[in-house]
Amino acid sequence: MNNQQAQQQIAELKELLNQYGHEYYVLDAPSVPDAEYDRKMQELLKLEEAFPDLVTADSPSRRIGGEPLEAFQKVRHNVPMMSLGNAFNEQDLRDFARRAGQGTDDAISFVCELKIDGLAVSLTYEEGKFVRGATRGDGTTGEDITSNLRTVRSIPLSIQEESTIEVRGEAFMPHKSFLNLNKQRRENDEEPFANPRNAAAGSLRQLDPKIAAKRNLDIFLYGVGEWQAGTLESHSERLKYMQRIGFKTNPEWRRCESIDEVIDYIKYWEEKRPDLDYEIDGIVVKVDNLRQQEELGFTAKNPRWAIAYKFPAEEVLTTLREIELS
Ligand SMILES: NC(=O)c1c(N)nc(OC2CCCC2)nc1O[C@@H]1CCC[C@@H]1O
Repeated sequence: MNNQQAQQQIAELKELLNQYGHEYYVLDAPSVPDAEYDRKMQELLKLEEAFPDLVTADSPSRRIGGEPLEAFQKVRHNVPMMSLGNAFNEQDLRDFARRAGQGTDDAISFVCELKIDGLAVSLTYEEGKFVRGATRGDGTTGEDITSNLRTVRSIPLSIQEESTIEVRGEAFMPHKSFLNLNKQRRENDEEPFANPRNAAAGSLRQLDPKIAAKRNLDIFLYGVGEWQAGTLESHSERLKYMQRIGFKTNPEWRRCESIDEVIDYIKYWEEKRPDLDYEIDGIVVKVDNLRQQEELGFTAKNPRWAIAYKFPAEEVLTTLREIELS
């Protein structure tokens, strides 16, 4: 086979394997058995070995992780990654909604999202390719962990959006992966991780991406940073757009027309939280309309248009602990 034919074959295999990966890791709806995926991956690995100059950064074969880094580079967030103010009870939520409605006669709608308890990260795409991933850090300066984030199977290495965009989300470790990892660490006399959040943060701050690649990390995207794509009216539209171009968004987000609906949503998930196979520590409530968000702006460190309702202490963790020790 000559270079030209190899290039054609590699391009077809990349396309196919990225599609299979999207179905399995993002949509949770594989269209082929794992054996078919593995067979195609072996074909790609063999071709890339025979034609190394045809390997590209967005090849699905790169998911196993590249060479270890000496250190993490610093990354400056041109759009700061804010933190959230907290609400602990119904009155706090009603106060938040009242403040949000103060400056306008328009009705305020909200979007509620599960507050994923992981590591906040930013992903930048240029001309449809994943080019940089960073931790939140102090909100202005984070660490470049691109090589580790490339190994997170639910992070697309390429998307159907040509303009430069930056999306933000929470990388996390599902409960199953957390329990298995701690079982392995105990068997190897290593210190187990205290909780899935520490396990996710610890995995993504490894200098060797091959370690991160084995940690079965996942991600839900929930916001944007730099955004040169078309303007959208609302946060809910933006979540739908992000999903359409290939990002994994949490399926449980809901648009709520009133704070009463928000409170119902929170009560529902306070109850249903143990059924989730990942850790959440609350519910994030956001004003849906982007113009209203703009008008509300920020305090020194938090947006006035969003708040985190925190669940009471971690009874779920004790359950995890019980499972571990059982
Ligand atoms: N952890 C989450 O699931 C989550 C979310 N679903 N939505 C937001 O929106 C915020 C981000 C800045 C302004 C609104 N933040 C989240 O987590 C934040 C990131 C940094 C501190 C909190 O963990």
